[in-house]
Amino acid sequence: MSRIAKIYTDKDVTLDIIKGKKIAVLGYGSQGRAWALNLRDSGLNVTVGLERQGKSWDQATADGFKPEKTEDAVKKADVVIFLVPDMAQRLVYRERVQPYLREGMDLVFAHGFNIHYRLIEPPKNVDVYMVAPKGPGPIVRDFYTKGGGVPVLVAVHQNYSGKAMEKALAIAKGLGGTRAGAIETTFKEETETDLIGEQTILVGGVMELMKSAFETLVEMGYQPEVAYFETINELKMIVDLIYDKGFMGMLRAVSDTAKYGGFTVGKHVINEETRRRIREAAEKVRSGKFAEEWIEEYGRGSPTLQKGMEDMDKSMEEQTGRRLKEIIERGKPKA
Ligand SMILES: NC(=O)C1=CN([C@@H]2O[C@H](COP(=O)(O)OP(=O)(O)OC[C@H]3O[C@@H](n4cnc5c(N)ncnc54)[C@H](O)[C@@H]3O)[C@@H](O)[C@H]2O)C=CC1
Ligand SMILES: CC(=O)[C@](C)(O)C(=O)O
Ligand SMILES: [Mg+2]
Ligand SMILES: [Mg+2]
Repeated sequence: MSRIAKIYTDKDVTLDIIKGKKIAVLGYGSQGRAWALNLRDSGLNVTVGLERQGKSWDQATADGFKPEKTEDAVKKADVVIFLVPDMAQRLVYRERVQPYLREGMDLVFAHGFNIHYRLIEPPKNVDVYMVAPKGPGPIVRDFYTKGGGVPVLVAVHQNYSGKAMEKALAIAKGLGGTRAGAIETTFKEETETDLIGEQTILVGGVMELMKSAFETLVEMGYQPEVAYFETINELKMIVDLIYDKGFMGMLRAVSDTAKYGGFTVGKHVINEETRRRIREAAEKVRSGKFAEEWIEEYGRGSPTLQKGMEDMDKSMEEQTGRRLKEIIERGKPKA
């Protein structure tokens, strides 16, 4: 089933194809800020397009951009990059982009949701491609300024010019992505794997696992501070070891007691039932049912999302974390 992925690095890619073009970054949030700054620092011609004055507008101005109204940025642009929230992209496209589309323009996405689930259906005479960073926006910026880059996925949905992949790779390079590597994929594969990943592990899985362990320890009468360091704070160190040296590197760094307990108890806690549920979540993404549900939730003003944010803000783990912030900050390696 599996095939070897095509991976591009800096030496395979030139910025030339995108150098003279006017790039409009729509949105200045998590990814928008990182993209606008990295692309500008890579010598590309970037304007920021926003709906209205406000926090993003002020931030972009503070970073040395002259933000424009979305449609003004789009009218002048050769390349339009969608970095507003997934659920906002359809309306921004319909009202601020579609009316000003010209033959040969490029529509660029950081996640395939709107194209894959057909919320946006561009005309045939534009290029549609994706550069999807495999990391949060602030990290995309941080790695770039320190000479590195977050790996990216690249994909082409529509290749009117015949050069869409070259342009996707050029943007990937401007972002710093090809300093690590750009993996070729499809909109379908990126969209589905990204959603499955964030739900089952990166955001959903990790958060619930940490909360379950933390709350259990506290229920059993252990001090919240001790529980916090054990079940939340230390996870970063374990994950950093896996990130740097793989599972074997992590295992070599922990005690034999931890290895034995980990091998035996891990499989007991995360069991066949958990795998079955990961599969169930993945199938729900693949069938489009999750997308349908999320669009419906958004249509009702995202009450579940908002409640999740409020509950987490008030949670004991979050309050304990805030109480320990000073200690954690003091302990961080300097420089
Ligand atoms: N957050 C991340 O690290 C990652 C995000 N992506 C993708 O990047 C894209 C942007 O996501 P984020 O950076 O998380 O977005 P965000 O939520 O940080 O975007 C906020 C920006 O969009 C503007 N905005 C908010 N609501 C709007 C609306 N209704 N209409 C117009 N503009 C609006 C805000 O003013 C702000 O400038 C999405 O496609 C997302 O899936 C991909 C990889 C990682
Ligand atoms: C940061 C990232 O890659 C996510 C989790 O997929 C997202 O923010 O959508
Ligand atoms: Mg992702
Ligand atoms: Mg995502």
